[in-house]
Amino acid sequence: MSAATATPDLATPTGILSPTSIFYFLLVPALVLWYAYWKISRKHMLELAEKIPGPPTVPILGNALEFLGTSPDIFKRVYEKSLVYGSTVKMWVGPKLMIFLTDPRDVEIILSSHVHIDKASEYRFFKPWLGDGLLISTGQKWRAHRKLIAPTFHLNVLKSFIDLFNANSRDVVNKLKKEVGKEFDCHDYMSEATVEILLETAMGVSKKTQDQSGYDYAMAVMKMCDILHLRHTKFWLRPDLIFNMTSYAKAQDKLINTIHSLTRKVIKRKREDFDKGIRGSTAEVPEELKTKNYENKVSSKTVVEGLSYGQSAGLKDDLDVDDDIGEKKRMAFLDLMIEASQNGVVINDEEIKEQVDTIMFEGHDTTAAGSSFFLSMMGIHQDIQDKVIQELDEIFGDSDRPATFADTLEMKYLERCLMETLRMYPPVPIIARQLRQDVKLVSGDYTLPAGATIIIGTVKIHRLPEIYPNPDKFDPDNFLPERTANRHYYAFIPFSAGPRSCVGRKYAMLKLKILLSTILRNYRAQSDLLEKDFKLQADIILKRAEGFKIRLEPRKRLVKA
Ligand code: HEM
Repeated sequence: MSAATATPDLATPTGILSPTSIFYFLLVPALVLWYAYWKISRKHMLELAEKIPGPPTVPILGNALEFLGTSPDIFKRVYEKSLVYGSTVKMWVGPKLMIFLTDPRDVEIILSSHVHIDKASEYRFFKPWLGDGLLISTGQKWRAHRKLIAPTFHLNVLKSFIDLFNANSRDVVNKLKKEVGKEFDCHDYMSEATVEILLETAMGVSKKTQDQSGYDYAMAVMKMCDILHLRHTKFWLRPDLIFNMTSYAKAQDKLINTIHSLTRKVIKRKREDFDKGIRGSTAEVPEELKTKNYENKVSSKTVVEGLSYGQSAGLKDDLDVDDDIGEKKRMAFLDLMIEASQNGVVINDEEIKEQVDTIMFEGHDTTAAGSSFFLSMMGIHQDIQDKVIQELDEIFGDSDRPATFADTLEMKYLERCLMETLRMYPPVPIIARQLRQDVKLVSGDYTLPAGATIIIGTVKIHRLPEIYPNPDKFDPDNFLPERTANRHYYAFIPFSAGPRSCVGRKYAMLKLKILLSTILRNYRAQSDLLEKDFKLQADIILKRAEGFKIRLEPRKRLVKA
């Protein structure tokens, strides 16, 4: 019996099925089969998920309603929920299984692995902006590019940036003069400064040759993060089909245009320099800020101890190799990218742009947040700021000389304050991975199923009372050597850890030490708001929703403009 006789209504007058009829005729069984396959393929995941604790769900939506409201509300609600259910918590957003991990032993299993390196599907929202750059890519492409890029943030390269870190920090001090005595948002200044520092160091182009200000770029990035955050939390904005019909999509296109126009110009400028045989940064440093005039020799064999540039044994990564090979010539990031692209085999032009976009974003917004939280902490904890200032006075007296690398090694208390800031307010509050294989946890009798999205809650791990007694108190002594010695390595992971750790970790620490010490050599920070007034907002990067309001008072004579 033919299909046409069985269902005469589907047949044309000639008795032959029309293409539309065949489509609908096949669609229903295809959907039924797909649904059956989907159910069976998820059976294993559902069984394993069933055993993991989590808040009650509603049909179809799961826990999606928890993600309604403003960003600070969502942050507070999800954070509080996570306190109720222990160190392994599951949540369903529709059919999507998310598992939050906060036991450092479990976190180690995921982050130290060379297998679980795939980023969660949410990172795809970054694609129109960052393409397949280091933050998002995976597999062979990520491995090859990581191998290429990691050495460009080697300590020997970073030491060559010190004069530029100093010159740019001096510029910030001068710009801040107009804010003295007033309450203002220091994040604006930190964003602009961190963009300009990146341009002049890793990218090697003078900020003066850019017709677009670092501030415009930073503001575009901030608004872009707002849109990405909306897509993460508002589940109806996730499908491209729906998102593209909203006004957010148009706003996103405009912002990406602003962002990409800066990165395109930077690459063009660098290529022109490269063709002229110019290597290294073209940014200029005033003679009085050149550290060669002051450097109290730190030999290339000096053991770089402390938390800034080294890592505790259990966290060693590809950034920790060969730090003692002072003679080996290494190139800065964009110089190396351009050179490596000459034959187009290792990296092509489009890939360079993706990596430049990635480094520009990861390298500025994180440190802008970190430095703004640090200044807020100094403003609130005057007694702690006194100790930082005392240390700086012991190192520099009342000289205006630039900070040398050796000086940064002496800034031990400032370093502890910085670490404590990154503990309480980690700029990257969560890390998300997509599991391809089941993973057995050590903290309890749970197995994470393949296909689940794993969320590592740095912001919560850093406040576990069993690891940090009195976790909500800003206490730089948490980073005294005797306290860190017995702590699980994965209990402090502001820069993530393992093979996908932050490639700019040492860059960030060196830059922050020079930037923040220069500011505190000139100003004292004050804050009328206390930590209990902070409205934390985790839109990709952790921020204060109300802005980073502080006041500055001159400490001593200001440096000459
Ligand atoms: C305080 C400052 C910083 C913090 C707290 C921070 C934190 C992090 C974290 C947590 C990750 C892992 C993200 C994830 O897996 O989703 C990461 C990755 C990354 N960071 Fe940073 N970062 C900082 C500064 C920088 C700087 C200055 C640069 C570059 C100049 C940079 C470049 C990168 C890159 C390229 C990745 C991706 C690495 C990979 O997947 O192989 N970061 N960062």
